[in-house]
Amino acid sequence: MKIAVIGTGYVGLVTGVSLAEIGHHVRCVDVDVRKIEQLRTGKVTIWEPGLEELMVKNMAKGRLYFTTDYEVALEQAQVIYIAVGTPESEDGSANTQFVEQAAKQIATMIRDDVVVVMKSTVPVGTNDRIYQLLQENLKHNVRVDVASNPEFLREGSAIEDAFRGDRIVVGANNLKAFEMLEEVNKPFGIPIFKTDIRSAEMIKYASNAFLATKISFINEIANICERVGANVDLVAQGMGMDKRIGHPFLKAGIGYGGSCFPKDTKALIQLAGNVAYDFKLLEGVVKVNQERQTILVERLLERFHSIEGKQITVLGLSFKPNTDDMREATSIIITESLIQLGAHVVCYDPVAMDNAKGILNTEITFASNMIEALGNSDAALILTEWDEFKEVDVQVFKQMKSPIVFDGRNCYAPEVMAEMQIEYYSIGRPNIPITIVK
Ligand SMILES: NC(=O)c1ccc[n+]([C@@H]2O[C@H](COP(=O)([O-])OP(=O)(O)OC[C@H]3O[C@@H](n4cnc5c(N)ncnc54)[C@H](O)[C@@H]3O)[C@@H](O)[C@H]2O)c1
Ligand SMILES: O=c1ccn([C@@H]2O[C@H](COP(=O)(O)OP(=O)(O)O[C@H]3O[C@H](CO)[C@@H](O)[C@H](O)[C@H]3O)[C@@H](O)[C@H]2O)c(=O)[nH]1
Repeated sequence: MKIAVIGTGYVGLVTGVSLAEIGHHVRCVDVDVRKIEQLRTGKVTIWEPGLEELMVKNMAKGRLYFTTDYEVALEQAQVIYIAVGTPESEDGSANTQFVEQAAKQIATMIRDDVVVVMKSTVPVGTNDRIYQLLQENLKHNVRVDVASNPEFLREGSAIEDAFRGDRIVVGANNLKAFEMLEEVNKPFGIPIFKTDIRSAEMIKYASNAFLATKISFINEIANICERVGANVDLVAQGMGMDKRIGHPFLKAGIGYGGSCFPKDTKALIQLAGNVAYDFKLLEGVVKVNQERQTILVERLLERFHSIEGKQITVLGLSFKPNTDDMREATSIIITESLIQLGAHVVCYDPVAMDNAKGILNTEITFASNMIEALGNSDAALILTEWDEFKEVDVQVFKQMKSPIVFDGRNCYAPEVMAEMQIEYYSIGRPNIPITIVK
């Protein structure tokens, strides 16, 4: 089938590549000229395991093409995916202006019947509005259907998720749209859940809000564990064995970040508010997460009283491992507080440093590896659970000026750290009762 994808960010690029991989002819369009130029050279613009290989393979087979020209992208397309950003507005609601711009472009250019598929995360009711917008701006006498097809990929495992996702949600209001999307998605072999458009839009927000709720819940449990002497990792393990609860998303830490949970939880609260509903539970989830982001700095201050003039190492900058995405990464808030408190901050991340350099405070020093980052530091903070950190011989911390580690992601066993004489503070687990520096 001939498919156009509008937007080549995380979702658009992965969508385009995976649709080409299952045999479709895909043309991707973006307004960002530099991005398209880079993609055309066979280099991906995001760090995502397995993506570049598949992209290059499908470009070589002539099934995947990148352009900044809408006319070229939409020519003869039978299905058009919209995968542009829907960033947070000042009031917390989702900003749908890019989606609307894309819809107007489509309406003025298409010359054949087409199904427009919304991949972007949009508030309930947006697809109905987009349908109206398309009808109002059509220049030719063609039939346009609209379908909601929210995306559930996780950064860092996007390719795996595209080919082995749990479900594909399709919201539509006519048979043609359902049939077209069944045909497009059939080769994935993933169950398709068919529903109405508004329910499909809501499934996306409700799913993200529920996962965020699990995280804030376990983070609250972690706080109590610390006070009663329990171990949150063991608690989560025991809870997760109950299939009704499940293991995923019960990892306590320094809160959720990224381009989705923070913005989508707030957008759902706003959406509820628009229909005079106060979503108290989700407001609590967001509040818990905000408080979470500063706990390592608070613990650092409890331990040192003042960190002025101290050298603090920050390990991990991206909002989660296996991505270079810095959007809403907790590292932004933490490094800024450390600088404000007068510390000298040395950072290291296996892949996100290039992105981080444009975002974090310019007073920060970037080290080229973990050893360099730790040398001469008074304390280390672990913000992202990269394998490189989890698998390291913890002896590496002994070369610090004082081996004191504040682990926001529970990367190490407290017993091992105790054995190595490393002062160790983690999340929701007993602290190691040794004090290296008085
Ligand atoms: N990032 C994720 O993991 C993820 C997962 C599921 C859903 N989503 C949702 O998918 C949507 C896209 O997210 P993303 O992370 O891929 O965003 P992104 O910011 O990485 O990419 C958006 C792209 O759209 C392009 N663009 C903007 N306006 C355009 C226009 N009028 N025409 C053509 N291109 C245009 C931008 O230049 C950019 O390259 C959002 O609604 C997001 O909430 C994201
Ligand atoms: O048990 C957990 C799981 C995650 N996190 C944090 O939560 C954030 C988000 O992680 P994750 O959900 O793995 O990554 P995303 O790429 O943001 O993916 C989420 O957001 C996407 C955009 O909407 C959805 O498509 C995905 O289904 C949804 O998982 C990160 O900061 C993680 O560190 C935790 O603290 N504890």
